[in-house]
Amino acid sequence: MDHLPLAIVPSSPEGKRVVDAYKKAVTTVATATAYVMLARGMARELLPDELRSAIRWGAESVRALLGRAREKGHGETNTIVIRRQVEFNTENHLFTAALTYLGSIIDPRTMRRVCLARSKQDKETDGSTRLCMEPGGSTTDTFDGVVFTWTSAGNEDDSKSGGAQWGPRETTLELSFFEEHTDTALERYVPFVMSTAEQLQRQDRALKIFLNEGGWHGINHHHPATFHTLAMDLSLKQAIVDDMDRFLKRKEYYLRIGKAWKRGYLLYGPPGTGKSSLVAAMANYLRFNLYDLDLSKVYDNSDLHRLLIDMPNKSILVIEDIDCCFDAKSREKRKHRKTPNPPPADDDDNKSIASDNDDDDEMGAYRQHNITLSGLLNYIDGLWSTSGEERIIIFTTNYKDRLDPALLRPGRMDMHIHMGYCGWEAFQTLAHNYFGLDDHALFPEIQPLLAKVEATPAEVSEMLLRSDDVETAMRGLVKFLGDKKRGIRKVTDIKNDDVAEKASSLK
Ligand SMILES: Nc1ncnc2c1ncn2[C@@H]1O[C@H](COP(=O)(O)OP(=O)(O)OP(=O)(O)O)[C@@H](O)[C@H]1O
Repeated sequence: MDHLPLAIVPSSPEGKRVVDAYKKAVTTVATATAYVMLARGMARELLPDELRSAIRWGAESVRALLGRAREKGHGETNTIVIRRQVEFNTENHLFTAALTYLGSIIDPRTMRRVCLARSKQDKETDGSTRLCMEPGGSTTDTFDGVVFTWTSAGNEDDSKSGGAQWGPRETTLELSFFEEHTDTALERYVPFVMSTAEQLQRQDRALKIFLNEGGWHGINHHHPATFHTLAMDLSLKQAIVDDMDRFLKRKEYYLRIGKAWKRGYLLYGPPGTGKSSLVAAMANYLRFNLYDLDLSKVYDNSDLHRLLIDMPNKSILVIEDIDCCFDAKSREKRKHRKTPNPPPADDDDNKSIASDNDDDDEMGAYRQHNITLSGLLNYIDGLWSTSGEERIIIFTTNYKDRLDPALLRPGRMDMHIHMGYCGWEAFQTLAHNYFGLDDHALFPEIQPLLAKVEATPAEVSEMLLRSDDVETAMRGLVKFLGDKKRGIRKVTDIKNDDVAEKASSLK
């Protein structure tokens, strides 16, 4: 008997065809239902509980999404058009930012046609290769669970407009999303695209170091030090990176608590422990330009203010060997000298910069270096801080104990970083960087020696650099550390060794 829910008796050939079609359809539905039942039964038998609940959760999410889409009337799409140029032929900054951002999310494996562009390496950029969309191309991006579609629209013919850096001149970008996500798009997604693009552009930008010679003069800064190459205590290294990351993210926080968005680091430790290398690593990490302030070339406080005010946002002010500039002993000496034009008052915060040469003509020295610590600190804490943002100040010193207490007061330098002698972790970084070594037969000898001997990372690096052969370098280092331990080795001996080696090779 046919499984018909109703007994239908066809009265004509046409009626029979309709009944046959109906029977077939019912059989298909019944077979599909049977398969679903069978699959459910098998799933119950074969799939573990977790997998079944994951599948159920996935199916429910899809159902919920579809339901929400129906409820909210998905289907109405809003589009923001971003043109390359705004009126009066000025470049649209948002367009450039969007192109940079898209370059980082385009996946060439999912697009039939993409365009590849390379910016010119020049004074401003290091030159990099970026992907961009051809006219008609589109890609999607998900932000906070919202799907945004980017489409490149416009004229493929670039020749009329004289070429462009990233794709055809007439191109416009379109950003589409469901209408209920308009607020997310404008208030959160577009700012996110802008800030990500800014970070990417910063990475592409050639770094500079500026020196004060009257005003600031910049040269390209290609110091190779990074947090990867820095040999130091690993937890301290991580703490510095975390601190900088937190600082970068805290614009709103600084605004809310009413503090200027700046951060101060005091780096201290013996010569050759990597203070300058750390400054370079910080600049490379943040992609901030360095402003290396030589106070001996600053005429007076107003000269200092001018230099500071000329520093842009996202920059690092460095004053090296700050103890030499405001050395307590030099101040004491000067206090007891008779000078026709004595330095300003002697409170902690009001000390003139020390002259490098005690025999300097006093008048000349004060004329040249009429800078006060208060001038520097007050300006950094006061006007300078509020006239810009996202700035870092770094002071370095070999002698923290010689620093003026005004510099060490809580709230002045946010983080005091001790760069110490080469410990075991620092050595492991050096051995890995120089030779790709993670272990060696001489490591068990080196570890206890480093714990007893005060060797700077600069000295250890120097020993590792001496030979391309790992065995020779490691044996040299063990000998060097052993000699140091027995007190028969000074830093200068390294240089003398070089001379001796050269002399014997000439014989
Ligand atoms: N912690 C370190 N990690 C890696 N290399 C280091 C480190 N410290 C020193 N070096 C090596 O020694 C050289 C000199 O170090 P650097 O100038 O950074 O030390 P410094 O503490 O700033 O010394 P100074 O106080 O004399 O200015 C660096 O170029 C680098 O090759």
